[in-house]
Amino acid sequence: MIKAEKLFFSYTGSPPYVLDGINLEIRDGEYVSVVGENGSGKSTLMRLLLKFIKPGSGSIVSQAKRIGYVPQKNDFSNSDFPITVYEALDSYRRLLKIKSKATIAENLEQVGMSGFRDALMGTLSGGQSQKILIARALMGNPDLLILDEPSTGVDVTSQKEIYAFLKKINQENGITIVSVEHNLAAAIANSTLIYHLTGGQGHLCTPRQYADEFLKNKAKDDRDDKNDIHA
Ligand SMILES: Nc1ncnc2c1ncn2[C@@H]1O[C@H](COP(=O)(O)OP(=O)(O)OP(=O)(O)O)[C@@H](O)[C@H]1O
Repeated sequence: MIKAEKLFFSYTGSPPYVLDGINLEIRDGEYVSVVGENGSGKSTLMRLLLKFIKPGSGSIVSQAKRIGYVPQKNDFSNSDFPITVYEALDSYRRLLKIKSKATIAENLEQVGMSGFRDALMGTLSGGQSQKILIARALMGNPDLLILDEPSTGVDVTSQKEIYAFLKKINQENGITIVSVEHNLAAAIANSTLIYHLTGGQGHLCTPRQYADEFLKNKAKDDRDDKNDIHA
């Protein structure tokens, strides 16, 4: 379970706050997509959950024993940094002090990337490297998986595979997922809950409620646009 209470955060330490007193409760086994406009604080909230940064005030408590993280940017995909898929995963295995090298093969197989063991990370497509990052995040057998925009730079086929995989590990292995999403269709189709951040505030709703709210706002925007044209 993750519980954030009256969470304030600003990068300068003073107002305006990126997160302006948010409350959030996520039960174990949920798949929560965090949505909101650019700059609304989605990645900041992930950094707080990961304890990379500390809140200005308020509390954030997580009972997760092991957290896996799939970052937005992939340093390995830089072709000037010649590292194979195996080396990338093996360095992480050593970092986590996992003894069995078999873990690497198991995790590659899980994401359907066994055939890419010796490929250079820099030669992989966006979808392929995202799958490797997911395999890496799963190496420590996490009970909480945090992802930052898993479909950015990923082709449509790989997106479908990645979301199907995330849904599977959430439903079958009970891994709690918190994922920053720009892909609203994917958020609605795959998550159990959606956390919508706007203006420093957030609210949790079901995918159905979020879709209704989105369509209502869109209809209003369309009406406003029409009125502007006729004015
Ligand atoms: N390291 C930083 N130092 C100072 N300001 C930052 C830093 N990181 C983010 N910000 C600012 O904090 C605000 C929230 O940024 P954040 O990256 O959390 O938003 P986001 O919702 O994830 O955006 P996007 O959808 O564009 O990725 C933005 O105004 C951003 O400019």
